[in-house]
Amino acid sequence: MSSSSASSASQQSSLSRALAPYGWDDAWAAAFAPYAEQGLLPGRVVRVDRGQCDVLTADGLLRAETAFVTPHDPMRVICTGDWAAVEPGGDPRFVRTYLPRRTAFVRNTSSNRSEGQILAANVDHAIIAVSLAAELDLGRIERFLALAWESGAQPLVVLTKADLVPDPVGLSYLVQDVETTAPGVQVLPVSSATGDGVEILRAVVSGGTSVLLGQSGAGKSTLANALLGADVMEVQAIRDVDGKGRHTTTTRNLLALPGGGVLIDTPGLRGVGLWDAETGVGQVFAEIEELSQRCRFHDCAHEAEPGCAVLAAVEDGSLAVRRLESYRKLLRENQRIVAKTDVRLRNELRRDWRLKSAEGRANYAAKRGGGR
Ligand SMILES: Nc1nc2c(ncn2[C@@H]2O[C@H](COP(=O)(O)OP(=O)(O)OP(=O)(O)O)[C@@H](O)[C@H]2O)c(=O)[nH]1
Ligand SMILES: [Zn+2]
Repeated sequence: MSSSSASSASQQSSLSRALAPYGWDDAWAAAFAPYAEQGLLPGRVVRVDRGQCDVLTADGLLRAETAFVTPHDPMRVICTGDWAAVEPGGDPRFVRTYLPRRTAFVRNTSSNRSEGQILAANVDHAIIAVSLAAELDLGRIERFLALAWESGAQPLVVLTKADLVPDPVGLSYLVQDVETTAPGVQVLPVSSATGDGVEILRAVVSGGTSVLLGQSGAGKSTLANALLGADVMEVQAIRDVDGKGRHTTTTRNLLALPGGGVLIDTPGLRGVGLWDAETGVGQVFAEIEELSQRCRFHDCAHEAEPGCAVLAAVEDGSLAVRRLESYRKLLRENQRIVAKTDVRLRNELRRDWRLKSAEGRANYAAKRGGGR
């Protein structure tokens, strides 16, 4: 009895040693206990393809079928970063289930959250890479922040290519601008070229799982390689496992960092820059955006403003009301997502709402012929 509990204790500790670099901790172990009793192996999902996934277990990398963990609800489909319970053997072997997620990155493919697409699970830090090579787009940073906060991860803004802003005063202003846009978020200038700031970032990400978000060209790959201490990203992608030139690439979307911590980099997250709802809305409703250039007020909401070119177009029949309504709906939806998380914008909206209701009261009073 004592020998079996001793052996299970030593099993536990060797399991922890093997999986700790991938984020395994006491809480995961506790959550996994009932599955361990069933003889299932814990492992972290490093990649998911159609019908199968690669799971990193104490026994190494295993390939397993995902039929049991791909329900109709796309939000509940197993994804990179999940802690899976894998069958110890079998051909094929199956993932039986995965542990409840602490956080989840989701792409909102529509207003309906259940239609979202799950991109990564159990992420602690969302690193938003913003290049200093171009002018700061605070609106874009806000949208990435919204996405990050919504996931449950702690966002962190990394201003990349800091070497391109050699003037320290200028740099501190840029940092301040972003800090004002991102309350509660650390803003860190970093240069992968000179290594400035990389150590600070390494320390931040050493305690948990991180993802890199940001526009194409923001410097994510370069930063990932700086953190990994090698061109692992490239190396991973081109490695030919069986040496037979069959291009059996084994890209892991989840990697342990040498300084501690885990980095998740999936193609889906890469493309999350497309989650640029406002720009997207603008593109989809290009004709309305064009009309709005001719509104009397540059911040015209096309609700009841005098000199509104959009309402005029509806009036003369050249713009369908339906089109305007759906444009409004999408803009509101986008605002709601951002406002949920962005204190500054939330306050602005609130102020706006107060003004509107004050206006409404004034109009009402005027109609009734009242003086106030
Ligand atoms: N000056 C300077 N250039 C950098 C730095 N980091 C990255 N770059 C350059 O910026 C360009 C884009 O870098 P990537 O790392 O490929 O950007 P990415 O965000 O991974 O881009 P995608 O893969 O398209 O998402 C490359 O030409 C890099 O050499 C930096 O610290 N300083
Ligand atoms: Zn207007």
